[in-house]
This record gives sequence, C-alpha cells and structure tokens, in this order.
Amino acid sequence: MIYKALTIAGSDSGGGAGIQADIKTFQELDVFGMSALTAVTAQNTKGVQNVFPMTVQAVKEQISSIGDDMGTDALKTGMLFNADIIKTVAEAVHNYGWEKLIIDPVMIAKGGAPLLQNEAVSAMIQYLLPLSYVITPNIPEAEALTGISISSEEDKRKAAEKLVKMGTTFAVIKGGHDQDTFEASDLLFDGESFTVYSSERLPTANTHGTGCTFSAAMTAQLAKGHSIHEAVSEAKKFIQAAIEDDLKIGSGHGPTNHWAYRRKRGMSLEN
Ligand SMILES: Nc1ncnc2c1ncn2[C@@H]1O[C@H](COP(=O)(O)OP(=O)(O)O)[C@@H](O)[C@H]1O
Ligand SMILES: Cc1ncc(COP(=O)(O)OP(=O)(O)O)c(N)n1
Repeated sequence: MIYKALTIAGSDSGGGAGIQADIKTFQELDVFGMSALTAVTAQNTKGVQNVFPMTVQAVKEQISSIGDDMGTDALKTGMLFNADIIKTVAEAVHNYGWEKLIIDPVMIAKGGAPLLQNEAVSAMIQYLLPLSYVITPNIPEAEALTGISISSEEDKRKAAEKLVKMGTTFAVIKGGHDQDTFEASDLLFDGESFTVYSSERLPTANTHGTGCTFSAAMTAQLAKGHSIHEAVSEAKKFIQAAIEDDLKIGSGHGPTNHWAYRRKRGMSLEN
C-alpha cells in the first residue's frame, strides 16, 4: 500500500522548515509527499530575508492538480500568508471532502519575521479551523487563536478545549516556547481527555523548523491510518531525534536532522 500526504505551505530556501521539512519528513516515514506552494521565502539560519507570495490562482491550481488525479490520505497546512490563500485552501479541502486536515498555524518565524498577515488570523478561525482534524499551535499561536494568555498547564488545557469548541477535532499545544527549562511537553486534547507528551528539553539553538517537522510527522502517521495518540507519540520521538542529532549548518538557528529518527530506529533494530 502506498500512502500519500500533501503539504500546502511555503518554501524555505534554507531547507530546514516549510515545504522542504515536510517532504523530507514524509519520505523518512515512508509516505509519498506532494506539495502546493503558497509562498517562496528567501531564508537561511539567520532569518527570513524576503517573502514572495504565490497568487490565489497558483495555489488553487496546484491543489486541483493533485485533487483531480492523485488524491491524498492526509494533508497539512503550514505558512498560508494571507486571508485569500486561506479561503482558497478551505474551499478546496471542502470540495474534495478531505477529512484528515492537519493545521500547523504558522504565524511568526523564530527570527521574528511574519509568515501570516495579522488580519488573516480571523480567516483561519472562520474558514479553515472548522474543517480541521487536528491543529498544532505553539504557545504564541494558541494565544492568538483563542485569546487566552498561557502561562501555566491549566491555561494550555483551557486553550486546547477552546480550539476544540471552535471546530477542530483534536488540538495539540506544543511546548517548545514554554518556560520549562527541563522538559519540552506537548499537550493533546482529544475532546474528552488530555495527554502530555514530554521529552528532555535539549539545550541547542538548532531548532529551526521544529514545528513544521513535528506536524509533518503527525500527518504522515495519520495518512497511514494511525490513531491521533499514536501519531503524536511517534511525531514527538521523530522531532526529539531530529533535534538531538542536529546538523550544525549555518551561523544562526540551524535545521534539525530529518534522517536521525530513521538511523536511531535502524540502530535499535540491529541491537
Ligand atoms: N529544545 C527542545 N528540546 C526538545 N524538544 C523541543 C525543543 N524545542 C522544541 N521542541 C519540540 O519541537 C516541537 C515543536 O515545538 P515548538 O518549538 O513549540 O513549535 P514551533 O517550531 O512551531 O514554534 C514540539 O514537539 C516541541 O516539544
Ligand atoms: C516557509 C516557512 N514555513 C514555516 C516556517 C516556520 O517554521 P517552524 O517550524 O515554526 O520553525 P521556526 O521558524 O520557528 O524555526 C518557516 N520558518 N518558513
């Protein structure tokens, strides 16, 4: 059986985040990756030098090229940049009846560059979020979407519950931006109960693209038919291995290692 996943996101010329991170992750997890580009960024480990958005027509046609012929088992969104692109994506997801939509609500790059226009947040809430299977905000993104200020575990739970009330099936609040210096903990709310996925917080600046990679790993696992709990658990292991085995490329926030998880798994099978 060949499983397929589509990413609708921006290109990161530096290869650590965006479309490039998504496709590398799909491949590592044995899923055939496809893409629809929303924007091209000139970007490296030091930051985003420029953003060139695609036209709505270009986004629409890339998605229909895939929808009309190849289909997909799951899809994820990353950088969507503006409200018109969000509406176009929502319309396509609705028309093709795609159910496993994973939204990584990318807003601001680690270096501070805006990857989503401010006025587009309400379009995401109104048009895309209600169509989603799971949304994976980091803490600032969860605050912007819910209006809840997050400084404790209880606040994270309230935000996750609110996201489900707003129309998604599952919410994962990622803890990379947490103040906890020992653990990086992600919180899943499945509509009934909460599960925390924790790992050692690794002391490295090379965390460029962690959100994209984590949500792409979840997308790949969901495309293969795994449950939401299995998908989050495996994605957490994937990103931990990728950060642990960082590549030390560039002079700023470097990329993670997308092949680390495969290598680690291979070594544990040999032993
Ligand atoms: N220093 C770190 N050590 C271990 N895991 C991390 C670290 N930073 C982020 N993560 C993990 O990477 C994933 C992405 O988290 P986060 O940084 O919050 O997202 P984003 O990249 O969207 O801002 C989460 O699973 C989070 O727990
Ligand atoms: C083209 C593009 N898309 C998304 C991001 C943000 O990726 P993320 O995984 O949130 O990682 P950081 O930017 O926080 O390192 C991006 N930078 N570029």
